[in-house]
Amino acid sequence: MTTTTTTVLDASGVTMRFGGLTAVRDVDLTVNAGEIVGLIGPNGAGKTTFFNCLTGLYIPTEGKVSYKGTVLPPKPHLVTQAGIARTFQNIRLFANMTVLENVLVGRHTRTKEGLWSALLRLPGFTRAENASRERAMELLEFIGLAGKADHLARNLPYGDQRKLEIARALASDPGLLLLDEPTAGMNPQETRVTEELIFAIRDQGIAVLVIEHDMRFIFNLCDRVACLVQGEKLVEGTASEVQSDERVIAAYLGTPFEGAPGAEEAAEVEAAEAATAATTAKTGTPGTGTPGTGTPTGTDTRTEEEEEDNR
Ligand SMILES: Nc1ncnc2c1ncn2[C@@H]1O[C@H](COP(=O)(O)OP(=O)(O)OP(=O)(O)O)[C@@H](O)[C@H]1O
Repeated sequence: MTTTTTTVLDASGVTMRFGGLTAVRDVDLTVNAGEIVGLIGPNGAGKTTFFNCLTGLYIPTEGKVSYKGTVLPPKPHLVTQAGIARTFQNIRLFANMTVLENVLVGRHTRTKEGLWSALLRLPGFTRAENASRERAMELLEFIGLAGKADHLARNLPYGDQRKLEIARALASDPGLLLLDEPTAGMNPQETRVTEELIFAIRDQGIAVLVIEHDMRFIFNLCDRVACLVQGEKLVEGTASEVQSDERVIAAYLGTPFEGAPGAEEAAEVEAAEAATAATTAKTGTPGTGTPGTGTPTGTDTRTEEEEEDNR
């Protein structure tokens, strides 16, 4: 049996420069039908800038972005109309509108009725409005917010606001959904719910490209993962290939270069850990660390910044 792969998104040679800063450099990325693809990388790696290039918010300095074989016009509303929807890193809901109204806003690219039709409430407009409401309620049902359709968005708990953003994005009937840090600020339970939701979205035939810092979430979820570092695609592969790639580990944890502040101490800690491991192997009891290093065995030597990156 032969299986054919349909490429939904094809970004090739995408470069984005801001003055002297190259935020994204010559990045190629494809997303195929039925796939969930992850985009990871340390803070400032260029992930959001790349998303902005895909969705017409930025016009890439170089490169080309195609959706289902057609080059996309660099205008956000035309990209949405073509079939790509997105959410943002920071929640962007209409706080004083209801949950249902927020989803209806996301629906507008799929309604053709014009201003006069709306003002005069012509039959075509009423029909379109009813169909939109029906679709919006279906989406709220799917996302688990139907019972809160008339709540104001600002009164929703944080996890529900994130879900609502996704429902609003889905309202444009996309073929590809781009999610920018969908679990940021979520507790583990909310993160699991989001994971299930993304699987369900994929099962509805929508391809997904997701940026996230939570590695467990990404590696559980994605068929393929690409890692950006300083604007360049460093590695791309399956979850297990990427998570064991030394370059990715180094990009996240950082490798001290010779002579760097703290490099000497790090080497001493490494030696102490190796000595402890050797003692444990011989005697079966852990060692007590190397005297004179001032670093007890097992002390976490990561800086706060590195810990933040890991999260
Ligand atoms: N509009 C802009 N003008 C100038 N520089 C920008 C602009 N947008 C982003 N940058 C710079 O481009 C680089 C990449 O930023 P970007 O936000 O894309 O990274 P990121 O990988 O999404 O980071 P994070 O994980 O922290 O969200 C950073 O150095 C950032 O300061």
